[in-house]
Amino acid sequence: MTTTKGLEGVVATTSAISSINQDVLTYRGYSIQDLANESTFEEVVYLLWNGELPTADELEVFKKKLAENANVPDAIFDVMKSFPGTVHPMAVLRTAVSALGVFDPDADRMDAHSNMEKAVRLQAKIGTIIAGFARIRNGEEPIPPKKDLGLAANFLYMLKNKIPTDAEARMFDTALVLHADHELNASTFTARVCVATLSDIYSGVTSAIGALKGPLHGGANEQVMNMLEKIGSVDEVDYYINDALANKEKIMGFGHRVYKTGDPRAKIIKKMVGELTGHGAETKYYDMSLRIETLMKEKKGLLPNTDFYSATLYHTLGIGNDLFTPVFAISRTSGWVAHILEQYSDNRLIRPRAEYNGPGLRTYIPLSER
Ligand SMILES: CC(=O)SCCNC(=O)CCNC(=O)[C@H](O)C(C)(C)COP(=O)(O)OP(=O)(O)OC[C@H]1O[C@@H](n2cnc3c(N)ncnc32)[C@H](O)[C@@H]1OP(=O)(O)O
Ligand SMILES: O=C([O-])CC(=O)C(=O)O
Repeated sequence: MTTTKGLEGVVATTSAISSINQDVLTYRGYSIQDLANESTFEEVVYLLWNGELPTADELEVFKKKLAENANVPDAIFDVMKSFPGTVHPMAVLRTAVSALGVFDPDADRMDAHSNMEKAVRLQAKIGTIIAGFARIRNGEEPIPPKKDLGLAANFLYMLKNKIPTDAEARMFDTALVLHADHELNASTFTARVCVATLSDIYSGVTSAIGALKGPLHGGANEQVMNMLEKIGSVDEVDYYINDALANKEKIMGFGHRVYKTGDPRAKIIKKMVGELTGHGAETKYYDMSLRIETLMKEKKGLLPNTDFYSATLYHTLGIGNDLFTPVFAISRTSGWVAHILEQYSDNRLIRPRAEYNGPGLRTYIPLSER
């Protein structure tokens, strides 16, 4: 048996959902750049789940369905109210999505129609859950979603109790488009492994949220902002980065298992943040990010991944640091679900082997003799 640490380079499945080829990312064959420029998150979700872009009528019906399903049962908010206010929102989201499964009488119905209905319910509710918890922990009541707002604008509205400007909503929507799917990343693989046992969608997404939470994956965006705040100013960047690298620390938001010439999403988000700061937004974190990028390239040959500039983008949109990874989950739920549905459509249990490197066969010693 041969093993590859971290399964690097191992091709574990076929998939028709997204592809990374020579550092170009596509969803169902459409380039991420075109989708970011032209489409909306709802269009992308439809595309990922159905394989084709929607017609105008199909999109209208889909958006209406999402809007009708965006309310979260009070029972879920009641559970959240019992949590310590200090708990991480990703832990809350993981628990809330699991609880949604508990309250869904169709949770274990496995036919394609029921699965698609559950997918819509989940995607519609996930932003409401996160925004709701952000208010609950401040002692406020969750704000119900508005039927006439899309998923991106609704999230910002429910979070801040203020309808976002068109520019804010569009920028956030683009961030959701960019994070929707990413081939066989760790959380998506987790979701596929889970449902390949023929477990349900809620279990698949709950496990995926657990995997996204870690700082080597989706959790990096929050750590990037924490780092920028800790560094404090452009003048302190060189000292901080040199010191961290000398101590063999990882700089969050850099490096990628697959991209070698740069993450195309990072380039798009960097441009968005640059434009924002050019329009009067605080420039400090963007300037610090530019300097960190230069240093990381010089010292380690490492380039920013999608989490690096997303941090400044979300900060500029007024989203709290510990909500960055949950925001990633709003978007990635669409990809997880697409992969779960694809897994069901041609399933086989995922069960690799481990090369054993523990002790050889040993004689059992009774407890009384140890
Ligand atoms: C949405 C996403 O999930 S994007 C990724 C988000 N995660 C991060 O930003 C966390 C920081 N980055 C990392 O930890 C890694 O680059 C990963 C996890 C993204 C990719 O990991 P791998 O492909 O397994 O690379 P690995 O961790 O083995 O690193 C290879 C080498 O580069 C170094 N390296 C990789 N990333 C970094 C980094 N961000 N800062 C400093 N050094 C790094 C490692 O220390 C290692 O060096 P060594 O060979 O001298 O020991
Ligand atoms: O693909 C990966 O390993 C991580 C990543 O960038 C993502 O999930 O968006």
